[in-house]
Amino acid sequence: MSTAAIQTKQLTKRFDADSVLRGIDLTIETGQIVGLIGTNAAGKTTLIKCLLGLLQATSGSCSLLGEDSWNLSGKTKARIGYVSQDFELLPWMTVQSMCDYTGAFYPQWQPDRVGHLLTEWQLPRDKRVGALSVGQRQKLAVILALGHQPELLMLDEPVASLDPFARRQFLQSLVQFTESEQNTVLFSTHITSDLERIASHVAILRDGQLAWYGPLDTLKEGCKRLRIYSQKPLPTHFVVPGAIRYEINGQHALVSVVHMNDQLRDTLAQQWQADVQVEDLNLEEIFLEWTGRLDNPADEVMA
Ligand SMILES: Nc1ncnc2c1ncn2[C@@H]1O[C@H](COP(=O)(O)OP(=O)(O)OP(=O)(O)O)[C@@H](O)[C@H]1O
Repeated sequence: MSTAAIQTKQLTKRFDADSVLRGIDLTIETGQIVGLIGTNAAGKTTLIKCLLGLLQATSGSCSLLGEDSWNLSGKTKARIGYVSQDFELLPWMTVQSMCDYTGAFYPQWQPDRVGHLLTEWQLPRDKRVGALSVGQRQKLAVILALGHQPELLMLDEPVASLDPFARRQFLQSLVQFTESEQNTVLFSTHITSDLERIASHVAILRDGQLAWYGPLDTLKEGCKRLRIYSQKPLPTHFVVPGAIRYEINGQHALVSVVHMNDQLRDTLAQQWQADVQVEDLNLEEIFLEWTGRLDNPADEVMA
């Protein structure tokens, strides 16, 4: 039987009158690597903080590893690793003493693994944390989150300051982390190429709602852009099932859809006496289609 590592039901979070999360239903099974994407202020950090019990949901529920997020026990917290966007480290400590200090809180701390990562990621052990570069501090925060062998890693834009080489190393460490099928990762990022490299699943947040959640492969196989060349003028608005963006201009239209299939292409070709060309999209393009201008509002679409 599969177990949900993360679950939300109708999760809603408001800050005063501002509805940031609006009824999110999300179930992430153990063993998945989930990339969370969305435009700035879409609610990614708020979602992660509600999941960790750092913010209280306004309504609905959320749980991690089977426990209610707002009442996580110490035992469950010890099974979670977290790197926040504004992680705080102790600047006067050296890298090594920061690791030792953090490790003292966890009986299952792995000094050898931490030491190995410090070497691999070229972090100078004797340097004071306050003297590290932003990218070096980010690396250290990730190592500290991995050191106690968590089962669930929650990372809020963990690679924002890493150079391409360090990002590769970091992604590799996430892949190694999930070699054990008991481990799960949720990470938010704006770097869709990273996500494409390692994520098993993608969650797209748009305006505080879950616009998509499902396997990355399903998203890429189903999400296509249709280029429609009609023999007659097209109406300024028409509805295509599963469309996420329309651009209609005279006899020509671009329509991006989530669940492409031959039947849809044939129907459109017949309906508009049109030549319909199907274009593949990479994840960045899918993201832009999804979060870009909508001439026609699309329904939420789930895998
Ligand atoms: N403590 C707070 N009080 C009031 N509003 C808040 C608070 N925290 C977040 N918000 C608002 O919630 C919205 C979502 O913010 P959040 O940080 O979750 O977005 P995000 O998707 O992580 O954005 P980014 O990609 O820019 O990091 C924003 O409009 C933000 O101003």
